[in-house]
Amino acid sequence: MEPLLCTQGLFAGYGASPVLQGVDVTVRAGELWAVLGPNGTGKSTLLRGVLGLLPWTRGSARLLGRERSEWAPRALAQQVAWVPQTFEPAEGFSGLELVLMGRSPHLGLWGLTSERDVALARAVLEELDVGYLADRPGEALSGGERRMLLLARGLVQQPALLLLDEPTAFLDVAHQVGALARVRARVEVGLGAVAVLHDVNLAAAFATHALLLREGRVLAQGPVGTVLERERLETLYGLPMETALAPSGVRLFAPRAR
Ligand SMILES: Nc1ncnc2c1ncn2[C@@H]1O[C@H](COP(=O)(O)OP(=O)(O)OP(=O)(O)O)[C@@H](O)[C@H]1O
Repeated sequence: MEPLLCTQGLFAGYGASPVLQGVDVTVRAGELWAVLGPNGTGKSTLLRGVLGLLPWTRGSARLLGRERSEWAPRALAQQVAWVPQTFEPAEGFSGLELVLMGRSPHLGLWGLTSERDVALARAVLEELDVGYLADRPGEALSGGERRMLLLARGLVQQPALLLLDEPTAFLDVAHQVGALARVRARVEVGLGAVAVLHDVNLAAAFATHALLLREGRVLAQGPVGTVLERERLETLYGLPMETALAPSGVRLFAPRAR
């Protein structure tokens, strides 16, 4: 089967010099990739470059077998969902309406949502344990609540590939785990996903693969069990780390207190 995402020699940036400096990565159905790396290293730029949202990109970014530039926006949005860090203005919309925006690429000529769309949006909100946000005005949402609605919007889009930019930021630990568990459950049944994360332990627990980005270049990539390794993380973040094996078999990482 064609990969959902395949970049080759991807350079991307905003100004004179590129942020991404030749990234090669291939994401397939049934894989959840964690993108890890220091602040400003190009993690969000990678997602935005793949989607063609930057002033410039060079190299190849193929989505579901077709070069990004060959996709019409609506057709692409039926296959690929992007969960950014913030909503465009949420004000003036209810939580349910914000989530229903994810159905836009699938709606007919008049852009009207059906009962099925509404039922789907409510079901995703319930699944994420935030059903109570359906009637909440956009201007009355906390940072974490906005994040949960952004994720819900991405899930109701029912994409083949889900790109998540720091989906767990602002979430309490229960919602962090809940959000990634819901994404992983979909990955188990064929979704492909890429999630920018800052929490190595969440990556170890939920991702199938990891891409370590440092200064716009790939430091390492592959299955989490082999890529997430103490010395490599020390190089990635430039600080000493400790590691231990939890009784569950998951490897845990923590920065060493100096
Ligand atoms: N709109 C922009 N215009 C110019 N430079 C930008 C823009 N957005 C990001 N950058 C720069 O590009 C570099 C990479 O940014 P990016 O947001 O991809 O980093 P990141 O790895 O996602 O960081 P963080 O972990 O802090 O979110 C940074 O140096 C940043 O300052």
